[in-house]
Amino acid sequence: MSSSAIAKRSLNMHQLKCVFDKILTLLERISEETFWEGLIGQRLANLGKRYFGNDFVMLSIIFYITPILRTRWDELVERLLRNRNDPKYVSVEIRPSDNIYSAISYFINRNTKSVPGLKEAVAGYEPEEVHTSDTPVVKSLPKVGFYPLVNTSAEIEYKGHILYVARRTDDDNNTSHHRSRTEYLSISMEDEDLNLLKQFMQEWADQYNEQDGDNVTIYKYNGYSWECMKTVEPRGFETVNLKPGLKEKIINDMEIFRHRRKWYKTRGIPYRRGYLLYGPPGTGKTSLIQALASKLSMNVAVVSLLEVHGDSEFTDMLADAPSNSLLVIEDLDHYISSAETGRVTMSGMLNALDGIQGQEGAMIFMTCNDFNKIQPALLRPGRMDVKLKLDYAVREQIVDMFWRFFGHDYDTFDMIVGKRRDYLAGICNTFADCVPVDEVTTAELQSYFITLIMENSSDENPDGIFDLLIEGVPEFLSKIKIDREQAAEHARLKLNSSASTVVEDEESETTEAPETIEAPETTETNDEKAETKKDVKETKKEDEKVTEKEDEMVAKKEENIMPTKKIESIIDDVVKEVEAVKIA
Ligand SMILES: Nc1ncnc2c1ncn2[C@@H]1O[C@H](COP(=O)(O)OP(=O)(O)OP(=O)(O)O)[C@@H](O)[C@H]1O
Repeated sequence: MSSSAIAKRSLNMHQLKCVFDKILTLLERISEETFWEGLIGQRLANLGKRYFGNDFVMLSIIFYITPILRTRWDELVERLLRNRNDPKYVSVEIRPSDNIYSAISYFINRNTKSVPGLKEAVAGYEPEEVHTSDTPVVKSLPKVGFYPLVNTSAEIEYKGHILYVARRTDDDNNTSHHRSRTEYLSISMEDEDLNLLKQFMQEWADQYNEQDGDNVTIYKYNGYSWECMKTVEPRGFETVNLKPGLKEKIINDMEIFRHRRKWYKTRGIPYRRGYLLYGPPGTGKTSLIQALASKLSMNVAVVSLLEVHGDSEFTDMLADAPSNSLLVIEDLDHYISSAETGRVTMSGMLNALDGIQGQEGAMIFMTCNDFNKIQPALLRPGRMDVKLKLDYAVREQIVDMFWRFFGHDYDTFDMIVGKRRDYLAGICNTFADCVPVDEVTTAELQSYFITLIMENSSDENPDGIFDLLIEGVPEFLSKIKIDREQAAEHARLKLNSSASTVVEDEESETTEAPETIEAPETTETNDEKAETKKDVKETKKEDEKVTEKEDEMVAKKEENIMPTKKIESIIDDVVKEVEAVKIA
């Protein structure tokens, strides 16, 4: 029996005792003559005593109390009868952080047909992919689904049973139609045994999983609660092109961590691991997280710190995070740290991360563009155990990206082999020679390839695209320069407009970005030692790097965001190189 049921039962016993006590006191009171003297007056009481002697009290009770008791008795009998005929209901609550929430909410959305007294509806827009038989094109169709209103039960018929579903909130006064952070789903069914409802819910979950397969669910924190944004097909690990070795290191780290529950427990270390992914936009941070979630059969729960209103909400948000999900905290370098602004403070965030409840085995990813803006306290091992820089593309990434886009047959998607592959390898080399290393992002390369493929696929001259690929590099680089200038201008304007609300935290210091991932040792004792060593080293480093580096940092930051000056000279070099290739 649950603790709430035990508490309820002992409450009832207590109430019963109180009632019994009151009845005894009442009987004692009405057996006294003074009581009747007070009630009917001295003269009537005297008359009664004269005529009936000692029976006076008894007769008074009979005449006075009987009509009252009769009405009460009828009421009691009616109540008991009603109770006997009343149907029994079983009901369950499902919170957004429950694993099954998406499946149940999907079922409800699909099956809610009518809502009693409906005046306004909450409709969800759900894009649905449809593969038609005669064409491989995937259409995206809007699908409207109705959710029950807050605190209004909607009826759903399932296998001959009527189920009552409702969105409820812990806050009774909340009648808003919008999602609230205390919201949950409630399902009730007429039955005395929970098993049938349990079986139904299992069926809905199975249907959902069957249709969803290995898909990854993306949850997003919307400023009130976690909501399921979409489900996406698993992202293959091979579709993320990083510096050689990085992917393997991070996945090894995560797999080791997943098997170390006992190791952490026996050493009294909180069982969680923090990963920081940083680097310029479009270098694959989000893509890597999705690929990791796919590989580990997990989901992704994303929160932007700009969506969280204060420290306590941050703590609740962490505790409510959907299970079996990689938790991703975005915009780490954009967050506002003053308590007055209603945002998460640095100390609040550290407290929440240190004391993270209900998230055993949590793997928390934090992403940012500018490493230098992250407070050192956050970077300490235990909070951020692995720091991984995703940077501008090195030659291997340029080559990998080329093969990802041109290494397969367009129609069959089979890998190109044989002489054709040798030919493509030549093109790939030339292309990689033309693109400057450490200057373009993988997203920029991707966009260049896609535009070329879209605009220049021709059956008559299929290889013409490769000439354009090489010749187009200088223009590609100029375009990048313009795009980055625009992005920097946009960021500058945005920063200016929010500057008045941004207050720097006292803990803000400068830190030097580590170059490589710190992978865990494979043996347990080494792991422990390495953790302590790293901790001491990191803290020392942080203490040493003080403000004298500020100017250097600003320069570095600008260079990170917009290496346009460098690009100009590079374009010249590239033009020369392309010319040389042409001549050759
Ligand atoms: N390393 C990479 N490998 C494969 N694809 C990449 C890579 N980097 C970027 N892309 C592609 O570029 C697009 C943007 O990438 P993504 O969102 O992962 O970048 P990001 O680093 O998370 O950017 P931001 O910092 O702006 O969030 C995606 O379509 C992704 O497929």
